[in-house]
Amino acid sequence: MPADPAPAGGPSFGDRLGSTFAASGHLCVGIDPHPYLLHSWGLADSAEGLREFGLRVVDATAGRAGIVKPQVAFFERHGAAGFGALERVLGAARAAGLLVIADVKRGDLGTSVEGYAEAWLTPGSSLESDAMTISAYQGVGSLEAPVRIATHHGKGLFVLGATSNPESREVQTAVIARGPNAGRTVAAGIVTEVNRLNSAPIGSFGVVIGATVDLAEHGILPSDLSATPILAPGFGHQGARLDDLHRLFGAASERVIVSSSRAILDAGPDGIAAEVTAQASAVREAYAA
Ligand SMILES: O=c1ccn([C@@H]2O[C@H](COP(=O)(O)O)[C@@H](O)[C@H]2O)c(=O)[nH]1
Repeated sequence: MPADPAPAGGPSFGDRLGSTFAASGHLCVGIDPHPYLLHSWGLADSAEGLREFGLRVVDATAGRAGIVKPQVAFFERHGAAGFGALERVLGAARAAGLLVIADVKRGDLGTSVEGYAEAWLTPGSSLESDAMTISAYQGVGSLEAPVRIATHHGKGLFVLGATSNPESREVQTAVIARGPNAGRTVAAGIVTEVNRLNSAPIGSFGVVIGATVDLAEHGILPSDLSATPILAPGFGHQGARLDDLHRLFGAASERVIVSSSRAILDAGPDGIAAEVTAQASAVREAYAA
């Protein structure tokens, strides 16, 4: 599955991500409007509440960090009205110059997953984002259309590799029986195939590897991640610590997106801007160490 590294008339997602790292650091603020957070922020659990919550997180992030990751599930709870709220949040985030990763975790066979990629990655779509999370459970080859669409539009994908939730281990450390990655774990097989799509220093096709994950336990080698951006949720609420960044990811730390949601959002509407500033600076210190 070759990936054309040169999108029509603009920088690739990998280039834009590299520029964001340089200008604004590696922190990604999750936009996860859990019902308990809407309540504690004094907002209704409604489409209006979601919109207000998302717009406030965008305001608090702009100028303090460079990346946001809306969790689509919480918007989807409210059906079409929730998607309307999400559209407003996505538009505001992109207008504010933030890189937007839609955490939507889609996946299907080729022709169907193509529709998902068109929805989230086509310029002018109401759901347009800079990148989306996607699942390769139907094979990395099933992602050919999303790879083509992302490349064409200068967008990115983050393929689930080794996720942060402990119950994923059984499936993701299972050993592949056949094909070029026979004998490797499912996670390592996915990660190595995604890495093949990328070229140094940083490609447009990322993987999701939780910051709670032991790469060795998953059989993932440093060479499997030589040019791949890594979306790493699990910092903060799920227990991963910034102090462990380099131990966890080694040389690949340079391409890690440090993602945190509840640990920032718990600061509430009056405290979130200060919390984003504090977290962004803690992430910068971790990189300087
Ligand atoms: O492996 C994964 C993949 C995605 N997530 C998502 O990231 C955030 C984490 O939220 P926290 O509040 O910082 O724990 C959430 O949207 C998850 O669905 C993940 O945690 N792990």
